Amino acid sequence: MSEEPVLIAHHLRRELAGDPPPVLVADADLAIMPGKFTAIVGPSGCGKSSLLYLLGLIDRPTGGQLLLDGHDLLTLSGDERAQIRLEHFGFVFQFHFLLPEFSALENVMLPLRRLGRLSPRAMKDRAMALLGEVGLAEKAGKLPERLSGGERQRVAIARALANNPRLVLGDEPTGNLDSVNSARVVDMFRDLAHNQGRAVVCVTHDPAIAEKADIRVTMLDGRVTEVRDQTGATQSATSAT
Ligand SMILES: Nc1ncnc2c1ncn2[C@@H]1O[C@H](COP(=O)(O)OP(=O)(O)OP(=O)(O)O)[C@@H](O)[C@H]1O
Repeated sequence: MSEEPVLIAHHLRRELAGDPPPVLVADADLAIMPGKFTAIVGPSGCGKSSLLYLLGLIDRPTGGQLLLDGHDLLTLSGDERAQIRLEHFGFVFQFHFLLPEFSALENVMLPLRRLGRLSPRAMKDRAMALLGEVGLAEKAGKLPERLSGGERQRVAIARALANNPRLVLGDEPTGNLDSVNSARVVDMFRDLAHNQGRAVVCVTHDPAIAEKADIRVTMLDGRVTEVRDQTGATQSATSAT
């Protein structure tokens, strides 16, 4: 498995307008590794989600660089960024954001339709296979309202994986789940990293997630204050303003 980072943040910064400008993320340096499960932790309001949205091209930084395979993503147009997001990133949020009028299967097929690389038959087969992987093949025809909270989140994970993304980003993905479903989702995320070689990054308040992560990124007041791997070794976390 490659040991090169898939995504590198270099002095990534997000300020809002103001005088002085409020700083949501202060010059974050991070290397996101394939095959690793990374947790971003820290107190409420410290900038975890803001950093994740920058890493996932959902928000635009006001400074710094973001490199995917060495290519700077911040010079790209909005359309190019959207295409990269669709191809390389899968997102799982605290709320599932499934479309209520579509079945589980149709929800998982949506990103496949948007990318438009497979035949209708192949899209359906892929979506069914993904629902099978998350243990929901028999619920493929059900609307989200007919599923439990844990099942909906598993459909959201299947949807996030539809286009076979190299990066899977989660923002409090277990925030609405009980402990059993939460543990199941954490195990899935670990599997995505360890057995499928994806780079998995999760913002979390949940100690069970943080404990199971290979790499723990700690933030405070918009800064990355520590990057610690499972062995306890710390990487440098420069975040000088
Ligand atoms: N668009 C915005 N406009 C103004 N303030 C914002 C905006 N986005 C985030 N903030 C503020 O920036 C800070 C960081 O927010 P962020 O959601 O990144 O923190 P967080 O660590 O993920 O918090 P939590 O754990 O509570 O979800 C917070 O004080 C938040 O209120």
